[in-house]
Amino acid sequence: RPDVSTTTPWLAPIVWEGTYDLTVIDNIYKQQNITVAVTVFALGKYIRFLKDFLESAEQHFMVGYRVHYYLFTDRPDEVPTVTLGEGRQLTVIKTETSNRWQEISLRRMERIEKLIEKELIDKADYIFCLDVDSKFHAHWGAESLGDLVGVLHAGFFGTSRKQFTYERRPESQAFIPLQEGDYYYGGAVIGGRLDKVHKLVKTCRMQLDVDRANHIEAAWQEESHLNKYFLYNKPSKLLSPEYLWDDTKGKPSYMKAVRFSQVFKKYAEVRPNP
Ligand SMILES: CC(=O)N[C@H]1[C@@H](OP(=O)(O)OP(=O)(O)OC[C@H]2O[C@@H](n3ccc(=O)[nH]c3=O)[C@H](O)[C@@H]2O)O[C@H](CO)[C@H](O)[C@@H]1O
Ligand SMILES: [Mn+2]
Repeated sequence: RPDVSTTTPWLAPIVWEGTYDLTVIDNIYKQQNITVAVTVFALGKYIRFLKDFLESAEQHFMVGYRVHYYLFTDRPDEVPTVTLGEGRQLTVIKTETSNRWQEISLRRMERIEKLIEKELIDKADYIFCLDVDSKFHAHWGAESLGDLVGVLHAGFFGTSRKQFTYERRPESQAFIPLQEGDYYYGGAVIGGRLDKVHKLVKTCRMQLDVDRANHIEAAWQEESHLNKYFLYNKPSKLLSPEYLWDDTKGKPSYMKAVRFSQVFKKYAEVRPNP
């Protein structure tokens, strides 16, 4: 792929269509008999995104592998019935909601931290933490697996560092100075081996706690803390914007596939607060 960059300065692969051989990759991972955990949060009105999310995941996400979805919701009665493929299961975890969407989003870090500690050790090898207001449109498979995996935010891919919406106030634990930063990572996709993701969510949770005690909330909540974490703990693999597209954007020629994309939402309709 001469048209896009396929490695980071620290030589981690950036996954694009045409940069991997799925047969080779599947041969490696199929032998290892792995289980992939997926966390997804559907609190309040975001439950409406769940059906499409799950149905499309069943069609495209890690097909042929064992997948265990962990769904956090305050509305277990409204969880749609979706037929899951062989080797795939769903666990519903009743979770309190909040009257602030920012709080719902950032509290994911501590809930994933606890889930890994209490449930997942010995039960899963890899984990992906995904936004529910999104849909799979094409293959997302074992080429995405790695120790620590981040996704390039579609809105900032190819823009200069100056434009990244990192937290810029030194008072926040998520602070990144203007002359630092590699990429802008999306908060909607975090992945990797269980222990590596545990360290990530625990660190971000602790930084969020410090910010809370200091009465400061980072510009993009846990996404800001994630970007800070990835700056000093480089991901071993990056997923291109094919893995987190935004359908409201035009599709440039380098985008040969859209695998996972945010669905359009009317904020006032779905969020508990502006
Ligand atoms: C594409 C992308 O990178 N999105 C990130 C971005 O905005 P987004 O606009 O994508 O944030 P969002 O409103 O989708 O919230 C993130 C997630 O929190 C959950 N949720 C949120 C509100 C609610 O009422 N109920 C509920 O369940 C749900 O799983 C949702 O997918 O910034 C957020 C933090 O500010 C998160 O880091 C998102 O991952
Ligand atoms: Mn979202």
